[in-house]
Amino acid sequence: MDRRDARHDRIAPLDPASRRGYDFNLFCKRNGAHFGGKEMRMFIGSANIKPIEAYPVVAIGNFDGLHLGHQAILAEAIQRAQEKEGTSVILTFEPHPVKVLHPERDLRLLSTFQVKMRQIEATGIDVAFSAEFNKNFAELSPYDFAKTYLHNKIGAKEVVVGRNFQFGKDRAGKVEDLIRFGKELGFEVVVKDPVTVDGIPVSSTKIRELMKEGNVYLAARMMGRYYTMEGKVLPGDGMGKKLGFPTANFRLPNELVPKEGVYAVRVATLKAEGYVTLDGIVYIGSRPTFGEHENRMEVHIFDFNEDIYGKRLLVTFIDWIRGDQKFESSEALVQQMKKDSEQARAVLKEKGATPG
Ligand SMILES: Cc1cc2nc3c(=O)[nH]c(=O)nc-3n(C[C@H](O)[C@H](O)[C@H](O)COP(=O)(O)O)c2cc1C
Ligand SMILES: Nc1ncnc2c1ncn2[C@@H]1O[C@H](COP(=O)(O)OP(=O)(O)OP(=O)(O)O)[C@@H](O)[C@H]1O
Repeated sequence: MDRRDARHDRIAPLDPASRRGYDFNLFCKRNGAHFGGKEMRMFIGSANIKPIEAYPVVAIGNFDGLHLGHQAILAEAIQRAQEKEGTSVILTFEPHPVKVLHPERDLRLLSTFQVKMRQIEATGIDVAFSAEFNKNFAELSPYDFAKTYLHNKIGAKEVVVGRNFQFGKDRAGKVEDLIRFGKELGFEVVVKDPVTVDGIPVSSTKIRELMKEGNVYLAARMMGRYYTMEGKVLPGDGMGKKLGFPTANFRLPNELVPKEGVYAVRVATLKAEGYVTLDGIVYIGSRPTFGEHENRMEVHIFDFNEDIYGKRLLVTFIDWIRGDQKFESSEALVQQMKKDSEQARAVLKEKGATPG
């Protein structure tokens, strides 16, 4: 029997149908985004956080976007657990603390909870605990968080965090405090230096800002994978076809949507022969040239002429082309779309399957 299954119940397996979102996520750097043979055990809710017997090495955080900094923390936890024949564990929070403490900020995350868990699973982590983040949880002092969650509930032997890690009420706890509590409670604290890209410290907040500025490429370099959005193709007004640029239209999701504008993209779709990836261009905006509309996303796939209404597509954002504009005429818009397409083809030729 698998030694892990002998020790733990798998009380919250993910619905296999929900895997679709993650299977689609083709471009994860760490291990190619293919599921390994082994499944992560996931426990949702604070009441389901239980002691791990075999030397738990715990990484803590929100892990939104599972960027290179997070990946370094998880890799360290996995390596340390393996050295001790132990268990690599993540402790995350749901909903995201900002959604509970500052709902007025209307935080848009880089992924759904399901996709985040699939990304974490793909790194090879053994166990994921998700604590319910509510106002009571937010009131825990740094010491009480460490004692209750890390020591009493999980029985942590090592805790891996970044140097900027903050925890407990008002994020008052710092790494030095965690080290002190660890000495008392019996766990070692491993502190990782910040991962940077072009000298900029990588963080979920920074990546979300870059996406809002349209800088999807730098955001991708910080995540180690391109940003993706998945959706079902809806009917449009049929005008795209008349303009010579047929587009697949999507409703915008609750997660983060990159800045309005035009992007070079790769589009994955499931065909009888498996997933195929096609080159294309995306427009996100309100189509000001044609009056007032809600924002939506439209994808034009190059050299492609199939009926894909109702199909699910995964759109992978490679790079920025230009911002949303209002044109004087549809002819002027078409001229610009031709230029956009040339530029996008050139970008896609140059940029590979993983952001370099
Ligand atoms: C590459 C590309 C760039 C676009 N850029 C703009 C733009 O800057 N301004 C705008 O009003 N509409 C823009 N559009 C949207 C078109 O107006 C839209 O595709 C057209 O209205 C067809 O809509 P339909 O799919 O509902 O038929 C763009 C579309 C594409 C494919
Ligand atoms: N660039 C980084 N290098 C190393 N560790 C990091 C980096 N960014 C975050 N971490 C660590 O990863 C863990 C999870 O952090 P968390 O999800 O809160 O990350 P974050 O990216 O800093 O998020 P936010 O920007 O929302 O504060 C923490 O231990 C944190 O210190």
